[in-house]
Amino acid sequence: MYTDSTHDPSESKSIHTSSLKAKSIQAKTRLEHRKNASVIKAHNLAHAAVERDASKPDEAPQKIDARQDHKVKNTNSQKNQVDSAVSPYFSVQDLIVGYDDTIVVDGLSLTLQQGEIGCFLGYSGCGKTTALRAIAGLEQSRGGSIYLSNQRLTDKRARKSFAVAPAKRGMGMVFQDYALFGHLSVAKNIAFGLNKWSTADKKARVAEMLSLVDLTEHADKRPNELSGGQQQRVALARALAPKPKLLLLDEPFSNLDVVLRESLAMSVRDILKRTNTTAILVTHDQNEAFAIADKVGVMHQGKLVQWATPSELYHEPVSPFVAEFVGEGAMIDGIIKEGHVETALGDIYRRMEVYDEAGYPQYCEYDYPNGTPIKVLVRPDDIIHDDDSTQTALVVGRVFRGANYLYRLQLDDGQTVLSLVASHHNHEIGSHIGILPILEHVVVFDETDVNATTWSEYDGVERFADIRQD
Ligand SMILES: Nc1ncnc2c1ncn2[C@@H]1O[C@H](COP(=O)(O)OP(=O)(O)OP(=O)(O)O)[C@@H](O)[C@H]1O
Repeated sequence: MYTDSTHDPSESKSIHTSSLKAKSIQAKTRLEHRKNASVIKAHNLAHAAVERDASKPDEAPQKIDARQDHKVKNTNSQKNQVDSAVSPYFSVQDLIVGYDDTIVVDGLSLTLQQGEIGCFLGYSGCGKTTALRAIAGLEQSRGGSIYLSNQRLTDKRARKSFAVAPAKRGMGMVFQDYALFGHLSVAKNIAFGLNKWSTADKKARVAEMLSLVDLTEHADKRPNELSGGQQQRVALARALAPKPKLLLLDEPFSNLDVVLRESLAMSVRDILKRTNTTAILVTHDQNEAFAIADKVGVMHQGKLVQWATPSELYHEPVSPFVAEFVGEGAMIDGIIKEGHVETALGDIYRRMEVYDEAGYPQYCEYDYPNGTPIKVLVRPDDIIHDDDSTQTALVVGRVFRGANYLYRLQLDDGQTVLSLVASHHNHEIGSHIGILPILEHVVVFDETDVNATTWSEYDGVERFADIRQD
């Protein structure tokens, strides 16, 4: 697979530009393209254990097992000192977690800087919650290491395996079912993890948290007197009150209706950013993931397939699976002809992140032999509606999305693509519209890597029916 941004700039010296078939090309138009009780009790116990530790943020970090030999200790000590300047705030390396004979999380690695929000996104059963619970220490890992704020939390690679207890990890958790104490007021729920704080400090912190989540006037109410969104904000305030080093959120919005989910997602991001909280969210909803997270990890069958910003996931998916899972689009056929890809939308040249003196991008050949079948990922924002274009497509479906229509367009050879068009451009099904494909940043895949069944489903009946709802 090729994508421009994955190109190492250092490669530029080795690019023999004079031999390139594709030349420096100025784009026709430089359009901006990137454009309940026992259940609750169980939850609460885990929650309380995790939170209590966080209420002692100044406690000395858990020491590495003293029985480990001196040499290893010294090495690690020196390493931590050296690494503290450059190592990420939170890192997971090669994490393996399983139940009985089954590996559920397989070699998960990721990093987060302080204040960054990460997210595990994936289909049900792919291992998201298990990964989160292993990070919290609620599931034992079988391999790998976890570091948080220069403290080693678990390391199964060490001579003697090592794991910090959940209550000592300095983490807070927010659950899908809120897990609030029904017999306690909102204020007392928030104060729950602050039992080591002085009365005055606790009072001030609870007031601060109530204000942060905009629930000051509900301080004396019981949870069952609040809406679902308000209860989740109490849960968030309770988790944040002890100043956790890392906040873990497991499907926190899934009990809420769609409208509330979106607004709460935005407000949660705002709260986490204002408090510079490092967090990891688990969700199967990509809109939620994109609304909240700085880094999103797409998980598939226990593996983290790609860990990247939302934009990178959308525009530079590393595999057809990610391309399909994240965002809408279509895969169209192409064929390699002398270094470029010929498609029904036009020829695609492999663009490098290298520019000539005049600032024009440089292009080179794709590494496939002539005649290689290729699949090209075309996103709705790659097809611009342009009344002046000589290239046209047949409108075969559309769906109104307020500001935009999502049009389904059939090309001359029968293949279909999607296009996002401002909704004042109201074109009937059956009409032809001018299109301007912007193919500068498209991602191409070797056809053999693309699961045709998956893509035909993705671009097929279900979505087509959606689009036909006018
Ligand atoms: N306690 C357990 N014992 C045995 N197997 C488990 C246990 N918990 C989860 N699993 C299995 O591990 C796999 C991953 O589960 P996990 O809950 O991590 O997935 P998930 O991606 O969070 O799914 P969902 O989105 O549905 O919550 C699933 O096949 C699940 O059946």
